Amino acid sequence: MQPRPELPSHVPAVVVGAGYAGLSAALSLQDRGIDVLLLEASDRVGGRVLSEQRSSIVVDHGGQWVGPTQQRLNAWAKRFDCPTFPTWNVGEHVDIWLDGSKSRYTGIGPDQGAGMAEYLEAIDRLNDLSSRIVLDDPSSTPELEKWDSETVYSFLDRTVGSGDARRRVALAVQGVWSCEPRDLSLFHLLFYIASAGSYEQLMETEGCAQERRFVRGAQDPALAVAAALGDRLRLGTRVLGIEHRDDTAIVHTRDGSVHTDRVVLATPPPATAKLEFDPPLPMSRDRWIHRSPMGDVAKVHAVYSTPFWRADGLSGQATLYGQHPVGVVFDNSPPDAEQGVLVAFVYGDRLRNWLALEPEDRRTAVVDTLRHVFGEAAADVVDYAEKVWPTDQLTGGGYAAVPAPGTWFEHGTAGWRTPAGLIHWAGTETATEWNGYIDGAISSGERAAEEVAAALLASATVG
Ligand SMILES: Cc1cc2nc3c(=O)[nH]c(=O)nc-3n(C[C@H](O)[C@H](O)[C@H](O)COP(=O)(O)OP(=O)(O)OC[C@H]3O[C@@H](n4cnc5c(N)ncnc54)[C@H](O)[C@@H]3O)c2cc1C
Repeated sequence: MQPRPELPSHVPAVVVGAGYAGLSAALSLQDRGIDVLLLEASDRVGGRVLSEQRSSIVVDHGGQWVGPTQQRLNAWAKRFDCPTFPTWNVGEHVDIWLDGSKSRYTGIGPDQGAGMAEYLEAIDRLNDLSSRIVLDDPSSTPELEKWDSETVYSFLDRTVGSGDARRRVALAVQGVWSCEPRDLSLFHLLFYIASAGSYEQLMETEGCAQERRFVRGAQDPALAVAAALGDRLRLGTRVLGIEHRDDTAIVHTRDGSVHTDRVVLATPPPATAKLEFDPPLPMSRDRWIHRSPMGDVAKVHAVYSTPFWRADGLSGQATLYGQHPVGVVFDNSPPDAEQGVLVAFVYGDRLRNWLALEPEDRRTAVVDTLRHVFGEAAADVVDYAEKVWPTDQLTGGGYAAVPAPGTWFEHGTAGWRTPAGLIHWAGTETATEWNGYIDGAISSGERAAEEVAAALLASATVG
């Protein structure tokens, strides 16, 4: 094994965490001519985005889609020449209802589906309320206390008469936030909708968040940025803690320490909570971090020799109500459709139940569900892969952190992303636009880099 090069004794800026946020912060600083060191605990970049080459196909175990309004990720795709292709969205989707009945539909949901009319009314209401969120400064939203004191569960119970319509919103909550409506503050849901532009932007494919995928996997732009950073990126370098004084910070790692003028922490809240800070973080930031658990999601890929469902006029997309382990399925086949790939999402309560099974039974449960939706051909799986994000030690889950009810109201003003002395905050959880998404991670890194550049300039001017 090659000995790892020693850490420099001093760099003007240190960024911690080489997910899309940390990569973005480091790249922005480098683009501004600021010497930066990016420290990443694992042996790869990308964090919650992980693309794996399996025989002839690439499997995206984490973040994968890019939508047309996600300007930063699209800009990276262009800058680093990372081709994308449209998500397969042709044919009819399948809706499996509570009683096991199956309907095929196009558009947002089955026209005659149970509770559809009230579901659409509820969505209008949520879109309407979300327009009142003050995006740049969410804590100044006039209804903050009221909305952050209520869970999405109690809001739906109070405002949506039809149980079937409530079930449809609940499935959307599980699909987009990877948690249950009882875990989610109404305020955070509305903030997230506002941050994406609309409920439809979060939910839909064409023109929306699920529109396109990366030909070489969604880690492609991250790998390109890593190459651009060269030796300014250190993999396998886990940060343990940060000493931060008035004019200098010391970042302690397993391989030694580095002095710096500014730190950008681009780690997810549960990973940040594991670091030791001396002095401790301000109370609001500390509480925000500790009250922001990650969502619970697993992504399961079933690979077939062909996308057989297309011959039956099906898109490969399905939504499942009731006791199935899987909530949503998409066609994740490669652009040339040389093989067929279905990706199944397991989240919230479903994930907890499914994880209690032995690995072989977990696979059987998913494949049986796919057979129920797409027919017997779904049993002929040629490859199978699952990634359970809550057991990932360095990210702690996904898609993103979900601040508990009351957290925005009690700690949002100072705790969301206000720098703590020399420490600046990045990570998708600190983004104004596309919070929770890759695009939000990139913009958060750009904002943190801007803060650092301004601070370094100010201290140089004073000095
Ligand atoms: C299953 C799943 C599906 C998703 N689907 C989509 C999608 O289709 N489209 C989309 O836009 N988004 C999607 N997301 C969300 C998206 O992946 C995330 O929002 C984004 O990748 C977060 O980036 P980040 O840089 O903020 O954090 P992360 O990617 O979590 O990066 C944090 C980094 O910090 C490192 N780290 C942690 N602790 C330390 C330490 N002590 N020292 C050094 N390094 C440390 C970690 O190893 C990691 O590399 C999905 C996420 C998941 C999990």
